[in-house]
Amino acid sequence: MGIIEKIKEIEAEMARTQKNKATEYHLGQLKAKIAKLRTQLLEPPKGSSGAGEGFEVTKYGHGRVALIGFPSVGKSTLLTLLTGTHSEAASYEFTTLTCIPGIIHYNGTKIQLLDLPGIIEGASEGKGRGRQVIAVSKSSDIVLMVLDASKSEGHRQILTKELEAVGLRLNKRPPQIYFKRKKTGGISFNSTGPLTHVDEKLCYQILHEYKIHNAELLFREDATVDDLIDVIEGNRKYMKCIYVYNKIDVIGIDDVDKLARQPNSVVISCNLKLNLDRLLAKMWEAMGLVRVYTKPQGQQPDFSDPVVLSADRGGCSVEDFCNHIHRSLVKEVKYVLVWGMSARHYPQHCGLSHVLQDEDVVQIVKKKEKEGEGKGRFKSHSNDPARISDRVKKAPLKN
Ligand SMILES: Nc1nc2c(ncn2[C@@H]2O[C@H](COP(=O)(O)OP(=O)(O)OP(=O)(O)O)[C@@H](O)[C@H]2O)c(=O)[nH]1
Ligand SMILES: [K+]
Ligand SMILES: [Mg+2]
Repeated sequence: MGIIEKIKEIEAEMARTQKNKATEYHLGQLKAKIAKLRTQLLEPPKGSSGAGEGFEVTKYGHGRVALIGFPSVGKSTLLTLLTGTHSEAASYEFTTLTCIPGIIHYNGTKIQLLDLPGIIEGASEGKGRGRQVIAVSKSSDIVLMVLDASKSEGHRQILTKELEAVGLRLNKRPPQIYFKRKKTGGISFNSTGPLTHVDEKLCYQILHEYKIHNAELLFREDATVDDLIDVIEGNRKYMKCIYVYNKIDVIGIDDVDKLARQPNSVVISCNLKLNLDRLLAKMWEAMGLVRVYTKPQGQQPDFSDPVVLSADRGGCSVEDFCNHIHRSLVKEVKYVLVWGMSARHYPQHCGLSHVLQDEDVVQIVKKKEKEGEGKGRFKSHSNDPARISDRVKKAPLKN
């Protein structure tokens, strides 16, 4: 029996099983069995890259956004509108057969937008080009789930299920469960508060299913079995997703209003070029990019060419900023001067651990430059980087 058949069989068994206290342990075990099979399903066949032919697109720019959706919802029309790169659009399904990249220029940054073939129910099990499409979406920073506003709301649930089946978690944060495998000592089970979804026995059974007999497990929130399985599997990808309802030109204003009020949603019309600005603004916000302008000593900052950082990819500290410019720069830095949202006063002296915010201006003061630059400008105690970072840590945060 193939993996997919095995999954189907267990799903059928779960559907047959009544949900109650007595079956809780058994259902938990079945969930873990499915999770293990799905992970097997994700392992690329030996000798392949996993992404699939025609889908390998080189990463470009400061971030990557994937367009995911059913066929003919308007993904290609949207790519063409936002990037100027032409992607064939037509009224028949599966017009797009490969991955087509375009670039959005926004707020001085470049964001790679990927048009993809439509996916359908069963995509996670390989229907259509589902596996390749999902592999590409996993490689992106956020997902735009494009939906046809005139079609069933069920499409959003179906797609979410397909993406969840391959380990993507949309608009969720990782469960607050500490889990560490050990060599010996059995299983230590703890929680910081009451647990209403799982108990010790259930967790033991799940761990047993994974043949884990020595581990430390600490629940820091009232998590579920699914959360525990996610933590044990350890291969989940937590991503922001914006639900983009296209074709609002063909539905009534009341329905538009309802869709627009849902969380993480934007309503647009490609045909009428309606609300595309709002979509871009939402996308920008979800990406959480941090632009940092470098200011050479005695000169104006270079506003045309920011260093672009991201908390999700690499971090936003002064150290990350330095590493972006040059790998060996960190060793030469004495401290930096910061202007902008992250600074309490202008300029603020900051150490490597200081976290920068969007549109901050940074001037690097190198160790060997200290004589010329610092002379007479700062009181002697302010010049000591250890003391500076100490004061930053202790200081109360101001708006
Ligand atoms: N009414 C209306 N039609 C639209 C809108 N945007 C796109 N369409 C039409 O929807 C059809 C499908 O558009 P595509 O861009 O090819 O859709 P797709 O999602 O890329 O489709 P596949 O590549 O086949 O998955 C085309 O006939 C478009 O003209 C819109 O805002 N309103
Ligand atoms: K189409
Ligand atoms: Mg298309």
